[in-house]
Amino acid sequence: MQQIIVNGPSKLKGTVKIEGAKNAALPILAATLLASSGEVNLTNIPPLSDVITMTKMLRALGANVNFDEDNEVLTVDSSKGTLTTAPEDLVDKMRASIVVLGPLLARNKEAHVAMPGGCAIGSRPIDLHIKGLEAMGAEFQQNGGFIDAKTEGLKGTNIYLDFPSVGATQNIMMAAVLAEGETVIDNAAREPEIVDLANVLSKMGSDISGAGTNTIRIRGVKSLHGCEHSIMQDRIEAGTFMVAAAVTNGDIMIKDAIEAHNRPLISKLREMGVKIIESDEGIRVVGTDHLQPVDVKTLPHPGFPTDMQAQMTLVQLLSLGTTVMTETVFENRFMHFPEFGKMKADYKIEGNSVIMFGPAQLTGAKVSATDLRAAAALVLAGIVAEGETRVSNLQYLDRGYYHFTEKLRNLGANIRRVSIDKDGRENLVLHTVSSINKLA
Ligand SMILES: CC(=O)N[C@H]1[C@@H](OP(=O)(O)OP(=O)(O)OC[C@H]2O[C@@H](n3ccc(=O)[nH]c3=O)[C@H](O)[C@@H]2O)O[C@H](CO)[C@@H](O)[C@@H]1O
Ligand SMILES: C=C(OP(=O)(O)O)C(=O)O
Repeated sequence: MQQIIVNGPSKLKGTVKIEGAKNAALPILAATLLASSGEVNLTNIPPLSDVITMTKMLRALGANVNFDEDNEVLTVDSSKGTLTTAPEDLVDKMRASIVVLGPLLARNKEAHVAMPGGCAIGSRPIDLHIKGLEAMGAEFQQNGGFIDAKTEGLKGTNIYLDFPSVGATQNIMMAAVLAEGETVIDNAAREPEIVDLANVLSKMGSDISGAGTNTIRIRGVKSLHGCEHSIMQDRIEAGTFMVAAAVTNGDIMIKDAIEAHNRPLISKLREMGVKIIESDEGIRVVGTDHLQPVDVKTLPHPGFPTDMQAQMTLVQLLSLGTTVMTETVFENRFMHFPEFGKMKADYKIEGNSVIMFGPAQLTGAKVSATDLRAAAALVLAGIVAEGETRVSNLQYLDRGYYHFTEKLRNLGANIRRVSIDKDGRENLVLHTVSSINKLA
């Protein structure tokens, strides 16, 4: 078992470098299955456990995947064709693997993908993915734990999404690029990761416009080819370090952070009295010891991101008054609260809102991560809290944060990651993930 041990409180100061975005890398890796000639060469790939699961998925589907460690380039070659069945054990490990459905169907006219289960943060159905693909001429059957999809040929059409689902938008985009005629997705997701995917698909030869707005138009082409692309920076990792500065009254320069990707967070932090200074180097975040209370509601982009909700609730808890966080995207994303409670946070959950009575005087405790962003929020809470905090269930953290402990230690946190053997002895863990190739 591994744990992160933090002794707080400390003020974080210094510069931090952000990795490529998990949520851009995963659909872009799925998109590589669409190239029937050439290689897709990707840089700025984050070495995260989810990315490793996706590279395993690509290999299981017949793609040739290589990582050049010297130049940090991940190459995917699907030119020899792909298989059509996405293995259950990999889909089970990671919900995001559902985004191979669109590319497989477009490339092979059939796809068999294990039904992704719900996960801790919500039931996460895929009805919108299926409705969109059905409108394009795909037929679906549920067979045991698998969804079997086939088509005589996908045809472009007008699709209105009841909700701007990120995954459904991505699956429909990747199906539409090889479909006959034009597909128009209305009420499409507008997240920056959708734009990054559209950029890659365009470089591969697709005809796409409107990504980043709520109407995306795609004219199908006959075939796609390889390309080169650098994955966009992880706005959620950047946002997490902005919160790290805010909650520790610290001063952190987040190198190359993109203001336009984090506007809702920046605006809320400014309202709370945190200084945010943009420069050519990146975004500098300077905390305050008088955090003003603000209420926050999560929404699809360009609203406040649900993936920053757990971290933001820590800032709210530390503010000088009562605040409310309302979660509208996922139905079960307050699981970190009982853990904050162990650290003496005072709160009350009412439906999809949590009311927080600040300012919290957090004290160290043994806590357990319940999902990816909860894991990050609990580690940051440990840095703020008086005394020792131990965070377990780190497999969630490793899905989305690379070298989190090391980065926080470099900023001045008293933090270490240990592996605890059966006799209770602690051994320092220096690197969580070192190379995509070693683990793939
Ligand atoms: C790998 C990746 O990029 N993950 C992100 C992606 O997840 P993901 O693509 O799964 O998120 P969606 O936007 O699809 O889901 C948002 C909401 O819509 C619901 N829904 C979705 C599809 C569907 O067919 N039916 C349906 O009801 C979901 O249950 C959820 O309540 O966007 C989420 C919302 O910004 C982020 O939190 C995730 O980090
Ligand atoms: C919920 C998240 O990711 P996923 O959709 O991969 O579970 C996240 O990145 O916070």
